[in-house]
Amino acid sequence: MTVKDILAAIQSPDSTSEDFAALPLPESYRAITVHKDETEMFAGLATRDKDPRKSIHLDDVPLPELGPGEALVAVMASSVNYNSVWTSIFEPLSTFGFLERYGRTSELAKRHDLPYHIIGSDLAGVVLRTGPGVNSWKPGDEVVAHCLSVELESSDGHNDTMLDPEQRIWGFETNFGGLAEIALVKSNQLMPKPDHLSWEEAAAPGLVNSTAYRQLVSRNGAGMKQGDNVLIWGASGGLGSYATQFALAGGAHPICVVSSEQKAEICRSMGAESIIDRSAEGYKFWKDENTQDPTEWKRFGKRIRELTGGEDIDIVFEHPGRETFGASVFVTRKGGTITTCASTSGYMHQYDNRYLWMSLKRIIGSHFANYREAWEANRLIAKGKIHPTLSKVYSLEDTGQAAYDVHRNLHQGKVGVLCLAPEEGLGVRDHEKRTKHIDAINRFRNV
Ligand SMILES: C/C=C/C(=O)SCCNC(=O)CCNC(=O)[C@H](O)C(C)(C)COP(=O)(O)OP(=O)(O)OC[C@H]1O[C@@H](n2cnc3c(N)ncnc32)[C@H](O)[C@@H]1OP(=O)(O)O
Ligand SMILES: NC(=O)C1=CN([C@@H]2O[C@H](COP(=O)(O)OP(=O)(O)OC[C@H]3O[C@@H](n4cnc5c(N)ncnc54)[C@H](OP(=O)(O)O)[C@@H]3O)[C@@H](O)[C@H]2O)C=CC1
Repeated sequence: MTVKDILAAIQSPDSTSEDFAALPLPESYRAITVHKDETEMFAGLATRDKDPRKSIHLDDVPLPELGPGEALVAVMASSVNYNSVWTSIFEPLSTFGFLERYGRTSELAKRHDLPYHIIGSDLAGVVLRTGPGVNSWKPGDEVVAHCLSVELESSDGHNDTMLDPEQRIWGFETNFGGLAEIALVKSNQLMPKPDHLSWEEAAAPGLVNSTAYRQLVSRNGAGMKQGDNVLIWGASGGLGSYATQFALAGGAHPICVVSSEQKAEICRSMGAESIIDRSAEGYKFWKDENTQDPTEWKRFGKRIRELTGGEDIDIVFEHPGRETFGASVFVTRKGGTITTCASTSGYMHQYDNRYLWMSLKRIIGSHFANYREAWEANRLIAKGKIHPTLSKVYSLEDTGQAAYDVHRNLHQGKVGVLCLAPEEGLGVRDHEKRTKHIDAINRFRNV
């Protein structure tokens, strides 16, 4: 039995759940990995010069044992997230430390502590097997998977599963991720695949869409409301392309920051009107490595006021981190919110705290999403209210190049990867719904 037989079953219109359940599973499969013995390979290099094409491998790996509450999924497509870039450049930490720590927690978790890390935190595919105790999903179900892995043995996670002490990001802090032909997930990561999308389109939004939903819309994040002025950094990027859509769909006013006219045009095509091209306008928030320039914060704030008719920002959607955080805190209105989920340009932030406390602003830390938030975000995709922002699709063999593109900010929106799917465009079930939304679905393609 090989993965080819699995693909044949997926492509056959007559396959039943029983057929999938009866399919023998292969002993091994192809997966994108990084290697534990290479964690020092970029030592001494600047972040920018660490090349994912050198550290990312395509290996044949053994199929992991299936445990209680888990599912093995045949992965048709996946996508590149920035967390896979972090893994591939071994920053800020090697992810093997996460796997070792997880491995110490239980006999079953030991499976994850391996000399290779199968990465990837998105997938669209078909359930092959479910473990004991799984009743909601069965072999043959067409699914996407969100990336929250929790144990929920402690009381801490039972109001909001992101607060579970054993909360991990699948394919980053756990093994057996989605950039592979088969993935191992917990069954409470599974959600229905939106039926009007192809495999690669369905695999693209998951991680960033759920994160943007919690960070911006959910009461656990900024709780955005109609009319809010929302400053969105990287508004055509992975997170930003969903934040922009949430702002527009929710009656807010996105102020989109991008770094080129091409990206500005993408934001306009989504319906945004207020756009700041940070390259063209040349903001320099730092005079040197240690000193910020408040006159530049003011110039930026003045530009925002021009776009809002004199208003300041209600919510900042932050993720660039060190480079922008001082400006983000400054331009927020009295009582407004800065919500942050990352620090791409550096995690040691510096801002003028007087502007925070005197103006009663709040900084909210946000990380991925709980199952319910991920479900609600996926539901909006399934209903055609929010659309995938897939720009380019790579083969599994070329994942290193795909990660390189994201690392060097050469991409738009999301970058997809075909795993078992032999070509793009497969897996669409509801053609009528697709036709209705086809322009929006293709908005980011090949720009
Ligand atoms: C969905 C997609 C998401 C993304 O893309 S996010 C972007 C990518 N992710 C990242 O860049 C994050 C990567 N992760 C990290 O950098 C690290 O993961 C953290 C810095 C978040 C945490 O590091 P850790 O090593 O887990 O924690 P510690 O706090 O540095 O060290 C743990 C030791 O510190 C002790 N400790 C913790 N809190 C306290 C306290 N309040 N007072 C005293 N000690 C404390 C612990 O007990 C333990 O100790 P003992 O080492 O001896 O076991
Ligand atoms: N905590 C969580 O749950 C999550 C965290 N993340 C993290 O968020 C970050 C962004 O992820 P994602 O959106 O997918 O990545 P992308 O690279 O797809 O998009 C980020 C965008 O931010 C902009 N940007 C990058 N650097 C700077 C800078 N120095 N100043 C201003 N803008 C900048 C760029 O847009 P432009 O050049 O047009 O301005 C870029 O396209 C990553 O660090 C990632 O690890 C992501 C998802 C979930």
